[in-house]
Amino acid sequence: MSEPVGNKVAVLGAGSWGTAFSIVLADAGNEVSIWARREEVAEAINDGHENTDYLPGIELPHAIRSTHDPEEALAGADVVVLAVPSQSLRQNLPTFLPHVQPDAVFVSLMKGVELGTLKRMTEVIEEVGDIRSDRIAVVSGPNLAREIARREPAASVVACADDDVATILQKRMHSQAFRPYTSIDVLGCELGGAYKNVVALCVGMAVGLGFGDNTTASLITRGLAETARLAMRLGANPLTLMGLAGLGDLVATCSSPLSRNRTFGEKLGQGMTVEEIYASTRQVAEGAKSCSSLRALAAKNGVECPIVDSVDEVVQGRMTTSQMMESFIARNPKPEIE
Ligand SMILES: NC(=O)c1ccc[n+]([C@@H]2O[C@H](COP(=O)([O-])OP(=O)(O)OC[C@H]3O[C@@H](n4cnc5c(N)ncnc54)[C@H](O)[C@@H]3O)[C@@H](O)[C@H]2O)c1
Ligand SMILES: O=P(O)(O)OC[C@H](O)CO
Repeated sequence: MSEPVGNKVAVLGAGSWGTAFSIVLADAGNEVSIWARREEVAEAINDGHENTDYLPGIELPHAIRSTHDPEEALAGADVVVLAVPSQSLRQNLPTFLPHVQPDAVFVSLMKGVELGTLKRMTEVIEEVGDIRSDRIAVVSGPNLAREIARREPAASVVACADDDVATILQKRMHSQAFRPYTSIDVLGCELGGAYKNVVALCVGMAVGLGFGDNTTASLITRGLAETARLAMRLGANPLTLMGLAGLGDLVATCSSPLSRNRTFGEKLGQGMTVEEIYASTRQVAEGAKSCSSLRALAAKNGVECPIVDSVDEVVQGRMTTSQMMESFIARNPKPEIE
């Protein structure tokens, strides 16, 4: 990526994070065009400067415009930010790709692993778009959308195989409240982001069952060990997992009532079924799908992942949340560090 000639960013997906991240981009001096799947969301953003469905009560900067037309959103944009649910990325890309500028750089905000293919989101973009990996970045960190939209200070990681591209993107998204660090460990950042959602589901289940801080801290810590085990087997830098896209995001998501994944788990712990929870919200809890893909990825690579295995069993309705907690304690004793 050469130094940008324009300053337009297209954000594809007008959910909570696509909209909150648009505020960061606008504050950092970019002109932002958000593609919204539903026309009424685009109209609310243009007419009232508010995403009434996903970020009610937050006034959006006037540098943010929205459209239902992908061609209009992408026209003139040298940075293309993808913020749709992970499992819908593959089906959405063919609608977007014909309108992307030839030299544009892609940024994935998504935190999931595709069911079936077991691919990370940057891998799906690379494959479907036939795009070189050094033009695809990921942004991941402890970034709960509503807090970012309120401009509460937070840090994150922008990772790309090409360090120069990561540095250019870092400048494009560094605002008064948002501090991005660069990295070349795309794999570590993406796995950290996808895995913490499953751990947050598990922590939520424990909270829903009425357990306290010893339980949640134990799950967070063993969840991090599990994440690092799989990520390192696949080639990630272990220090990435100790950083913002690993531990940082894990702590934020597992601790916050704003987290959709933790809330989903909490409802399971309180006795709701998966179907009842899906019917009660429009927002995505990525971990409820990625528990299956991460489980398969771990099995394929011979990595032991009891938390992901058990969360998947609960989500599939083959184990209760109480049985899951009992099974963790009953596992064969072993050293903490192997
Ligand atoms: N919300 C956060 O705090 C946050 C922070 C960091 C990363 N993320 C990640 O960002 C991604 C997007 O999450 P979000 O929080 O914006 O989700 P969301 O549930 O708030 O919004 C999802 C958006 O995608 C649209 N959508 C739903 N199904 C679709 C489909 N089949 N095709 C196209 N669009 C569809 C919805 O209309 C909505 O605009 C997820 O991978 C999530 O893990 C979210
Ligand atoms: O609301 P969640 O659980 O999707 O988590 C949001 C972000 O990923 C936190 O960094």
